[in-house]
Amino acid sequence: MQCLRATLCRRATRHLFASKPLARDFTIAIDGPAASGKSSTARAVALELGFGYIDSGSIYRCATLLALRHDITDISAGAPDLIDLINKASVDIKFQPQSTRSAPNLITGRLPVPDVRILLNDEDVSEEIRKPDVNRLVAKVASDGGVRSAVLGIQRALARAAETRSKSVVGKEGVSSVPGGVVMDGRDIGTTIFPNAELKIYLDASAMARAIRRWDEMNSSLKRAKPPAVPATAENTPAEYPSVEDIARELEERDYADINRQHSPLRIAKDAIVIDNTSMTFEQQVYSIADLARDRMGLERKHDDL
Ligand SMILES: Nc1ncnc2c1ncn2[C@@H]1O[C@H](COP(=O)(O)OP(=O)(O)O)[C@@H](O)[C@H]1O
Ligand SMILES: Nc1ccn([C@@H]2O[C@H](COP(=O)(O)OP(=O)(O)O)[C@@H](O)[C@H]2O)c(=O)n1
Repeated sequence: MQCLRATLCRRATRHLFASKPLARDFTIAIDGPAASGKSSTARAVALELGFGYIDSGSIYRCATLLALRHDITDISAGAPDLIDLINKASVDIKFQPQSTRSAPNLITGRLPVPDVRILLNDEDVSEEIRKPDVNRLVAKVASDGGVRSAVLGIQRALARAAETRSKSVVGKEGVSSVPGGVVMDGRDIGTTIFPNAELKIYLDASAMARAIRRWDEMNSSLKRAKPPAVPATAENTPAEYPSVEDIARELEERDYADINRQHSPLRIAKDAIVIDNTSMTFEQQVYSIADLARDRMGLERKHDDL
């Protein structure tokens, strides 16, 4: 049903601009290890190109939250009850290009990153799915083949909806030369979910850079919720806050599980462009990916000055 609606909408939009046909759908897959910058980069690239955005990791995080709420923590022998819960659940990823913020921990902090809200059965779980108990269990949940098949259906439906939304915005503004498209980030987007994606990026950074960035990010939000008595630094972390070492260990364990699992392990797709952003600014990585996409869509580059 959803597929039929998407098809009809696409035909209608094409008809509107019959003299200047829309470029074909364009998919950007961004994969990489934990905290390599996939989600923030994907959102900023989607904003830059007027595309939709899907955070595939958030769907696995929602599945993990369902598992925790229903006390299903042993996934080793398959998880039929959890699969049933996922099949019955509704997940919505509300990408909000109009609501942007400058990420406080970025070096220049000038490039806005659109907000994303995650709704599980109509409940906003955006903050809850980033908590430590979800971080600890998510790779285990995502390693189950049955869970992955259940999540796949949600991913494809969300991708179709995001692409259709980005096209209808294009139609309203009458900008017929901009194609509809979607940016999706995760672990297996370029290898399994969209093996024919027009642009595949594998985003990486050193383990230490990733741990410090995630620590910085978590502490910024903890500080907003509960200001510490003494200022938190990497060397002086209040006891209730995770240390950089704790976060480095968690990222390393999750990456190990994601790389070594049987189903859709984290791999560099053979046609992916590898970007190591350890010493790059956020702007450099976003603008270079947006210009790579423009090249492949036959559009003019915008950031040759970088
Ligand atoms: N080039 C960069 N320099 C510094 N910080 C960055 C850079 N790219 C991303 N970040 C920051 O790193 C953190 C992790 O990024 P995120 O997009 O959440 O990663 P992922 O989705 O891969 O887990 C975020 O706080 C983000 O703002
Ligand atoms: N396409 C995907 C996306 C996420 N995942 C799983 O979901 C977990 C959380 O993904 P995420 O993208 O939210 O993680 P971060 O990199 O943001 O920490 C990963 O560690 C993987 O175990 C996956 O298996 N396949």
